[in-house]
Amino acid sequence: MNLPTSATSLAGWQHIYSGKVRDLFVPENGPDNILLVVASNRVSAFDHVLDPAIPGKGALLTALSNWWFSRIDMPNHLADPESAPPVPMEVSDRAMLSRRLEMYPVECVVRGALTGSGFLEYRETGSVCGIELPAGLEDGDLLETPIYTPAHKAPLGEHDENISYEQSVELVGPEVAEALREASLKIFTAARDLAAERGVILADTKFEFGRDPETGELVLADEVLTSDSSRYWDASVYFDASLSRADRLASFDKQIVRNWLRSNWDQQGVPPQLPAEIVSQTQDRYRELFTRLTGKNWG
Ligand SMILES: Nc1ncnc(-c2cnn(Cc3cccc(F)c3)c2)c1Cl
Repeated sequence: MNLPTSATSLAGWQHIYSGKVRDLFVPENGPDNILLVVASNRVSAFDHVLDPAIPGKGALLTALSNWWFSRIDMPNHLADPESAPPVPMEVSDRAMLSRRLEMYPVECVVRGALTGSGFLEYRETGSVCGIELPAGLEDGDLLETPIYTPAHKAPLGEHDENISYEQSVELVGPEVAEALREASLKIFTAARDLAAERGVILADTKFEFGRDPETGELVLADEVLTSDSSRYWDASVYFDASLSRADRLASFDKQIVRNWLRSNWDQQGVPPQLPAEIVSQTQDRYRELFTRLTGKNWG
């Protein structure tokens, strides 16, 4: 993926990896146990990175991750700024200074609602990742209890592959597999309940964990409970029976972009540029989600 040079050059840091909307850097001159996760302002929808970027998105998602990290009672990968080179000003509000972990190759997905790849698998097999579900569920239905549906990380740009819990045991061993499931379900349930108090449905999320080589402990890593790693719905929209199913399952942050693309793009080739009004409305949605969840005003 050719990123604009500005996205991958940072004084004192070496770019090592690009995701669709985030980049990873390591200190140019050590220490080698530090990693910088920089969230871009890019938005991905329909498996395309859209143009233009949404100003402030990276900062809002980084602030949301940091807020959740502060409320989750579990070791996390955030590093002490004293232990690392300074974070360059141009990315400081959208960069996460992290301790480098030995990442587990399991995408720890928890679902409180059945949708996306989980619903597709359910429609084919009546189960998700080997977990049998009641018959007759529709896309977007809330589940009695959240389910842990791990996935195996796919190459960049591909969709992760859903795996069974037993397959996760083969990947990381029984003790770690059990610890990943327990931690994922516990964090999800607490986050879902907090979001619900704010009128927001946390439909599902994807956690990533690693092992801290210095302490051996299980550490919550990467971004956490952002609207890129999770599906958030507005509860008042979700429970509005007058709306179509598609409108009820509108993604809190990306639906404005998706609706505009559906009316202005035939989904062939590269999507058209987003108009300024769509960019502005999307900025508002990111701010609104942050404020609704954290109770803090943005800026
Ligand atoms: N603390 C850590 N230690 C070691 N590795 C990672 C790590 C590796 N990959 N990812 C996800 C990712 C993919 C693409 C771009 C990104 F910025 C981030 C996170 C972390 Cl967070």
